[in-house]
Amino acid sequence: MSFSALILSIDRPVTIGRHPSCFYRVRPSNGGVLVSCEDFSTNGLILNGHKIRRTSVLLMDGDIIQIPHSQKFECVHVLKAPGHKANIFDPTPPREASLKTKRIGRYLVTSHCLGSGSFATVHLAMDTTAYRQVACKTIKRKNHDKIEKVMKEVDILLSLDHPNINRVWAARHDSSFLNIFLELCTGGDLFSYIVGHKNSRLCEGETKYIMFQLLKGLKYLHDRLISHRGPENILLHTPGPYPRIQIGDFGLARPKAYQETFNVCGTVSYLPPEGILALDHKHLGYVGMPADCWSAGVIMYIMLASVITALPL
Ligand SMILES: Nc1ncnc2c1ncn2[C@@H]1O[C@H](COP(=O)(O)OP(=O)(O)OP(=O)(O)O)[C@@H](O)[C@H]1O
Repeated sequence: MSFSALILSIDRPVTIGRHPSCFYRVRPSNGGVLVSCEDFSTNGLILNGHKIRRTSVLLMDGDIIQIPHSQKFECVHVLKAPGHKANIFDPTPPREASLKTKRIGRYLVTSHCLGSGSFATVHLAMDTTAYRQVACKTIKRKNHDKIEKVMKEVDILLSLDHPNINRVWAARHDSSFLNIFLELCTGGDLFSYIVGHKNSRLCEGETKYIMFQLLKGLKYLHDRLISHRGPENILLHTPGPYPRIQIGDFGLARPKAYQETFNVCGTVSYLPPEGILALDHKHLGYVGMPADCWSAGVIMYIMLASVITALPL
């Protein structure tokens, strides 16, 4: 089998093949660029020797992708600065540094960082048994944390199964870190998606579609008496217009969500009035489930009115 050259400069989605596979450039929240490939074909694609079908994967430098019984491509990511390689006689820009990996049980965690937040760093990983890409969220353990309590909360998340909730596949811990293996979302986050649109806002149709999914995800949680308390953490399961969304980051989620809490958390811009009041008045509490619904309303406003005007940055 010979290698063919397919040079994609992905400024907009590119489709190849008769039963296509679609390549997208995704801008993750931590900057940089991800190349996402979604398979719509009847026969699937072969990624590094393993079949993928009707799914979306992230393509890393050095990955080998093959159309079954046909062409084979090596993915070469070049670091291209603006103006670089304007014509073919310019020097070839350098290749991306190759990935390092670390094995944690059945998972191979790569050095490719998908994003980070205040508590965690998320890396691309591979489940070597199910042969699927996953996201590995690594949280540094505190000195005197009660791992049994943390794992009890992780167990609740492990039992959740809904198309609009970011699935937790497994959790492993050692004396320094807690690693949570999550369903991989290949489309980046909702806010980068909104900002990528003209005037940083979405049309009513797309907003409705996303809100429907968000409310379905929240209803699923609330039916189990779990409040999320940060539903603005929304990931795109796959890239492209009218995306499937998933609620992610359950770090602040709380069981028994009908009870009042005095511990205010979450991003202030999304808090309901009673949550804001509770910030300054320690004796006042608020309830997680209605707070989630208020936050969902703020998200709808942001999608329609633009992130830039809706939130003081
Ligand atoms: N399942 C996933 N698939 C792909 N990328 C992900 C996934 N989960 C998280 N990320 C990326 O990692 C980033 C950080 O993850 P997350 O928000 O869960 O971390 P955190 O430290 O808990 O954040 P916060 O500061 O909001 O508490 C996200 O913004 C997103 O870009």
